[in-house]
Amino acid sequence: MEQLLHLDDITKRFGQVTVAENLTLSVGAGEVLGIVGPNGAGKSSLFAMISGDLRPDSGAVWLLGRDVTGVAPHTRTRAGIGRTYQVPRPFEHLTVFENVLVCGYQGAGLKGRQAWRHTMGVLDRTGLADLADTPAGRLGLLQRKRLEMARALGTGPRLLLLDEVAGGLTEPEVAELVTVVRQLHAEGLGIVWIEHVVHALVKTVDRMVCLAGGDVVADGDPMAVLADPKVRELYLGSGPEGVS
Ligand SMILES: Nc1ncnc2c1ncn2[C@@H]1O[C@H](COP(=O)(O)OP(=O)(O)OP(=O)(O)O)[C@@H](O)[C@H]1O
Repeated sequence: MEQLLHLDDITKRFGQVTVAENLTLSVGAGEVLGIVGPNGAGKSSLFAMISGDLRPDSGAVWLLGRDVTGVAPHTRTRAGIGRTYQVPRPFEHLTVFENVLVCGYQGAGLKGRQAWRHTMGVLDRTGLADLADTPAGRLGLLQRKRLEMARALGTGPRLLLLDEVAGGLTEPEVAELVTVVRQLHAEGLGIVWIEHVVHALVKTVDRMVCLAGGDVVADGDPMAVLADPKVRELYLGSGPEGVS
């Protein structure tokens, strides 16, 4: 399998807090990796180091065989990394269509008719086509989460980073989201998905990693990771979300 992302011996500290310590992790092209870990384990910080919002103290970030450790976030976006944030912050006064179009222009480098077509395609894939003309500020939570994904997809990524996109949604909404992510997987996109809603991950990912104390505690088949005694210990014996 072609390697999409490789984190090589990453260390990052905020004073006394260690968010990554000699952490090494790879994601193959077309692979869907789920990341779990207790609050404060460093999951979002890891995304920030992949997307370029945060620079590791040491170690390297490789994307498609290129060392992007010192590369600015917008350049990484152009190189193929698209990410969502836990709290969606769309352009509230722009429509759903315009929000994604901006990403097509700025992230994917598209222009004119091509950008327009690309945007319509992304809205179709994320179930937002009917809301294309709605101002983002009028969307409910599920739609905002979908728009967050659509904006990341708008940049034309090879690797999509999803940060807790299922948080705060109802069960039927989570199921709809899982369908969207599975479809993206079927299209061959590489995905890393941080999620506390573990049953959504289990239905979707090929592989799961549990992070704690800045390092990988378990890595492999999702059910095997959830059953791992080290992982269960982190969740006071019950496993994440009480999965047994
Ligand atoms: N810019 C920063 N400056 C100082 N400390 C930070 C900074 N960013 C994160 N931290 C600290 O690093 C630790 C890891 O935070 P991070 O958000 O990466 O964890 P997480 O695993 O994503 O948590 P959660 O599951 O709650 O979202 C936390 O203790 C947090 O307070």
